[in-house]
Amino acid sequence: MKTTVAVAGLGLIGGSIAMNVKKKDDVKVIGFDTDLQSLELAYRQGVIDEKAENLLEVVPEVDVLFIALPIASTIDVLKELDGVSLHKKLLVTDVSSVKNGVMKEAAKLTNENISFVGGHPMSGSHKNGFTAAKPHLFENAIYVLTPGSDEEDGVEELKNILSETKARFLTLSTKEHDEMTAVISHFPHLIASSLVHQARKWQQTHPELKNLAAGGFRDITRIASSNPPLWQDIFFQNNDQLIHMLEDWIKEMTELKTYLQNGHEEDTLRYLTEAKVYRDGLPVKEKGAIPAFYDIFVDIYDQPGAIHKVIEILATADINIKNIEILEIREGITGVLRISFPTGTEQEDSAALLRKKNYEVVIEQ
Ligand SMILES: NC(=O)c1ccc[n+]([C@@H]2O[C@H](COP(=O)([O-])OP(=O)(O)OC[C@H]3O[C@@H](n4cnc5c(N)ncnc54)[C@H](O)[C@@H]3O)[C@@H](O)[C@H]2O)c1
Ligand SMILES: O=C(O)C(=O)C[C@]1(C(=O)O)C=C[C@@H](O)C=C1
Repeated sequence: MKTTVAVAGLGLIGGSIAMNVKKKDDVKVIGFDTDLQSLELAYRQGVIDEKAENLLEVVPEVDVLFIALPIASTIDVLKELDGVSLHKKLLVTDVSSVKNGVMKEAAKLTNENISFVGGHPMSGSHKNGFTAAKPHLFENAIYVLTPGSDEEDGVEELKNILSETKARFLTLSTKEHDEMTAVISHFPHLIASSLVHQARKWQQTHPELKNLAAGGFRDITRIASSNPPLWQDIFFQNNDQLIHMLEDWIKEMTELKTYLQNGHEEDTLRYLTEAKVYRDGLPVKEKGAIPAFYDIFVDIYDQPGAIHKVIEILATADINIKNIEILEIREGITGVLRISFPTGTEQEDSAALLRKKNYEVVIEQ
């Protein structure tokens, strides 16, 4: 018998989930989104089998419901679901970046046919909407599950329905999840936005500033380009943790300020060294803090066809490229191509091939 899966919210995360669920045999996917363009696009691309006009009307025929909406809307849907008359079991899950408010609402569910397992794939993008969705978004990424009590069956069912994502599941308590994501996701976002604000202010007195913003500034502030309403929602859902972290951060910055004011060079070196050691020790070959690809860096000249030549060499050797990024290309000056491969063998073979053709290549270790 077919399993019927509904996905509410066909944006970056919901769209990517639907693409993976659709790959499974014997699954029917129903999509719901208030943005009718996204709904239509998902249907035309065959990512969903049916379009729902009203989520609550289709829920009685659904076995598994993914709520991939902004967190506040996820909580609203949970409230509404409780009152729906169901004649079979319904497994409900979400993808919210903060779990506290959602899990509190889920604990209030009285509908005996509903079981709830919280979920949060630790992979995303600064882009949003269905057009940013991609099937390999969760490959090798951690997918956190925060089940309520007695939800072992729900956890297994969810892992099975998500098997095509190739994500790595990790069960955490709500508190553990919200504390850790505050540290490695929410607070860094706050800092990235504040750095951009600082640059924006200095731009008024230094009009050339934006032209100086090179790799470092771009790397550390990429996430500040994410969808602001999504992050407003995340900040207020994880409000207590963020305030706590901000207080700690201010204390630490005050200490750093005294190092600089009082010429504490050794303390400053220790501070920087300890950060480097920890950062260098973060997992690199799995999706997580740092993307899971095997990268090479190739020097190129800013001339028409320069990128094409490099790609052609690799394509002729039938080498599979995962991603290409142009770093720091400025008019008339050497730029760098970052090319990512799915395996270390392809990384090494590509470097050897390009070096034979006299390209300067650095292999990222
Ligand atoms: N963006 C990320 O990197 C990321 C990563 C992991 C988890 N999440 C979580 O995923 C959830 C969705 O984020 P996203 O990045 O996919 O956002 P998104 O904006 O790409 O997608 C949200 C979708 O929901 C639709 N929508 C909004 N309100 C609706 C409503 N009331 N009813 C029906 N449809 C509605 C929108 O039209 C949109 O298509 C959020 O809870 C977020 O915390 C995001
Ligand atoms: O890669 C990005 O752009 C992200 O911000 C993804 C990211 C993160 O790593 O902080 C953002 C929010 C999510 O809840 C999970 C993942």
